[in-house]
Amino acid sequence: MTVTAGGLSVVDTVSFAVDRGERVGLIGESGSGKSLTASAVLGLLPHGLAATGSVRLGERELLGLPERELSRLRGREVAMVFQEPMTALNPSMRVGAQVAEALRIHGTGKRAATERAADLLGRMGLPDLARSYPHQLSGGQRQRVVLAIALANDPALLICDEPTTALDVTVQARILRLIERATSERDAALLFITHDLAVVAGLCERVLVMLDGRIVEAGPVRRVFTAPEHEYTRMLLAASDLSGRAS
Ligand SMILES: Nc1ncnc2c1ncn2[C@@H]1O[C@H](COP(=O)(O)OP(=O)(O)OP(=O)(O)O)[C@@H](O)[C@H]1O
Repeated sequence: MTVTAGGLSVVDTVSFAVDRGERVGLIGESGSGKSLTASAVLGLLPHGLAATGSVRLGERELLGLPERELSRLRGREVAMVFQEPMTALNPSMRVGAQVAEALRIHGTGKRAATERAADLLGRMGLPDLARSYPHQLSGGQRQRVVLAIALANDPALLICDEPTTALDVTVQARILRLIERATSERDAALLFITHDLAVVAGLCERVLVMLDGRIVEAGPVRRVFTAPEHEYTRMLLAASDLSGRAS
């Protein structure tokens, strides 16, 4: 897949697959094209950018699907969690109702949606907060609500774009454990975008390294982090907390 802006490639001939049950990290410096790659998968590119090539979910080609069909897939078969939970939540709606709404949009009846929303929030460690509004919650609690919404319809693919960057390390660790458990319970594929190599080391089996819109290295996390082949990966490792362990 390639993403162009005004005729120039900002993501250039990127090719990768994420299998069911597999957790793949996408790393690279700011501006390397990680977020645009994720947005292109979901058909959510900003105005003025276009994706060409192919994005397949199972057997289905997603590039070129009409918006109506894409919005049916989003949240049901592919779900995304972004860095800032407040932008994903409705500030004037109770969080339980927001989780229930994610289910109702995709056809779950009202009573079942309410029950399932309570169950999902319970699994996220938020059993008593269904009637809260987003502003009454901490950042970590909000991100867990967003995760409950993303997981509500048991998506086959979960894409997380820096979901824990704004959170302190303890809260981050808790959310990463929830993501790990939720995706493995569902046998879902995970594409996890981050600039934090330690997070990838703890969560992912495979890693893709992006530089200037291209994937310059890909492979099992253990191999890439202990015997990097590309100069840029070596540089990322040297600049990370992992450098001591990887050398
Ligand atoms: N709307 C846009 N129009 C034109 N170019 C864009 C647009 N959005 C992003 N770009 C360019 O595409 C490149 C990749 O951006 P992208 O946001 O995917 O990077 P990233 O690796 O996710 O960075 P970050 O970690 O900061 O989110 C950047 O060079 C950016 O300048």
